[in-house]
Amino acid sequence: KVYNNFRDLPSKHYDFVIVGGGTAGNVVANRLTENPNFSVLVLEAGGTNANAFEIEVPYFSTRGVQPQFDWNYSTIPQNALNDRLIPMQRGFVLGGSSSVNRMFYTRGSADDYDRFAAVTGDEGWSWKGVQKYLAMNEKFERPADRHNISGQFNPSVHSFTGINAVSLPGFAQNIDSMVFDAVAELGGIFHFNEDYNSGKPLGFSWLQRTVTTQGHRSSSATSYLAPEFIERKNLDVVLNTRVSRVIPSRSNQSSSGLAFRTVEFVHDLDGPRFTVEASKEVILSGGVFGSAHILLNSGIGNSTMLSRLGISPLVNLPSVGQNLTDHPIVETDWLVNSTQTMDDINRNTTVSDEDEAEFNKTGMGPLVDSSAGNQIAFFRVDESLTERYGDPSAGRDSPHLEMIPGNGWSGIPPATGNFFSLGIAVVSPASRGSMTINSTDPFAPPLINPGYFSSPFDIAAMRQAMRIALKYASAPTWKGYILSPFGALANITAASDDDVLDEYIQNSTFSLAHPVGTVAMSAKGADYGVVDPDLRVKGVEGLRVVDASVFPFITSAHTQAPAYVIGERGAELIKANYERG
Ligand SMILES: Cc1cc2nc3c(=O)[nH]c(=O)nc-3n(C[C@H](O)[C@H](O)[C@H](O)COP(=O)(O)OP(=O)(O)OC[C@H]3O[C@@H](n4cnc5c(N)ncnc54)[C@H](O)[C@@H]3O)c2cc1C
Repeated sequence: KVYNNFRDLPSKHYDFVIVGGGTAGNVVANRLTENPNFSVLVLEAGGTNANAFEIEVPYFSTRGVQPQFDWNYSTIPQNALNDRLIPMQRGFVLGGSSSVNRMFYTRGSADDYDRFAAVTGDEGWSWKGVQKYLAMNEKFERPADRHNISGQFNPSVHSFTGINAVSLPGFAQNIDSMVFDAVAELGGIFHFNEDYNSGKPLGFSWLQRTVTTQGHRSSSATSYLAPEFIERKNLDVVLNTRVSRVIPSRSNQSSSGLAFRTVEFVHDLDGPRFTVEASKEVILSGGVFGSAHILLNSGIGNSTMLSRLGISPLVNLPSVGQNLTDHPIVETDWLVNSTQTMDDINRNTTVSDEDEAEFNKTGMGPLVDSSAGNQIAFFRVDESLTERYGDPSAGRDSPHLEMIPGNGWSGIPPATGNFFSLGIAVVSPASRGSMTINSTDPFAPPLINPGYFSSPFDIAAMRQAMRIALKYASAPTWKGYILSPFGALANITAASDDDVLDEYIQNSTFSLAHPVGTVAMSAKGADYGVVDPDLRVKGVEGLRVVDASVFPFITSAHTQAPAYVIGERGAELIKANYERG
């Protein structure tokens, strides 16, 4: 059941306590409670004013419900290029970021997972090894408009029997055919790829999203905590529960002599602190910032830094908070000769009300998908760049760059004009950021530095992405449709100097919202990293981390599908440990 207050729980004895009912946390909750002998408590910080059962609208829709973000985390980051603050949004609601994201379903490349396996020494994280977990997660469904999808994906690489709905675009955009015509005209790196989720993502494909045939968001809350699961007698979720720390007890098994099975939390930041103990394990699934924050608050991190701050260092794991990796994205926009774009939906309430009425009546229309684009493209940079700077990608089939065509401005458009947009991102960055804390108050916001472009490869790659976008927009098919580049883009051509491109990049970079890696996995016995390949925190007992913070490298694609993989395999590893008897 879902409770609003810990005091209301009939029993306070649980085998497992999961911190964070987000993307990966709810997978673990679901899978562990398949075993009726295991009892599970989920403590979720968000969900007081909205929960995922209400937020089933696409993020960029205008159907009235706004996603909630933990704005505590949005104020800190500093761009390495200049001083702009870049919001780092995370979901702060049951379902976590899967309840607020743009629903892109991208697994990444086979190389990404093979690199996970190589650095952790665990074949279970390889592309071959994770097929099982991708299949347990995915439930491929027909798109909302029930159009013929043959040739738009490769059914042999998909699962139709999992829990989390995935579908192709359910609303045709009038630029759909032009997007692929331009690809055919240009050739070379512009080529069609039937299915970017096959492990080989390079090229232009139809976009897949975590959306149902009914046009509803499939989040980890609507799927893994659907009524048939949340009604299990051995599963309780308490909302509005902010965890501050995990508290140690003596252990003879662990190298530090410590076990962490007690969780401290509050309902009100100024209110009393409660504790609950897991008889088997505590699982941190608070996400890339939440989990690292709780570890640091608990004295698990860089001992020198923690001592300096006045927090008793208990376990010296200097990698906590390091290795933060995200995808920087830049938007490019063109004015177009059409009124059939998504712009009016995002700025004109009469239009959005009509679309909402259509959705409510038919389950169809422009509101079934989360964004104005129905395609996605991945590229590698020129070899001259990898020769000069080294290759930060996971392998030769892995992209460095992503491009997202949109039939309209991405987000809230200017008051007038109709647009075509290309979002371009560096998806195999070499740069690393970090997060840390500077207060003994466990609820003070952490300090986050995404470190964008701190490596020269990344800025060179982003320049190349801009030149690719400009070339793509100049394909013959766009003649008469694209009228002119918009805003500062008007001063730029593919032949522009690097300085000119850099200025545009500096002024328009933002986060694609994929931060990962602050609690990275490494091989057993490695002298870096925070968790072992079985996701146990190194050197202690009773504590695992299961969420996107454990990625040792960022995947070369949006991060929710890989976060689901972490959840599915994490749950299986935990179950196997206790079901062996
Ligand atoms: C705006 C946005 C758009 C995105 N778009 C896409 C996309 O289109 N496609 C894609 O693949 N990926 C996308 N992502 C990224 C993807 O959704 C995330 O990488 C993934 O969902 C992370 O899963 P997680 O389990 O690690 O963390 P989350 O799903 O964020 O879960 C963490 C949970 O822990 C809770 N929590 C945090 N701290 C505490 C605490 N102290 N105590 C208790 N609970 C706590 C949070 O409230 C949250 O519910 C997007 C993310 C955002 C924010």
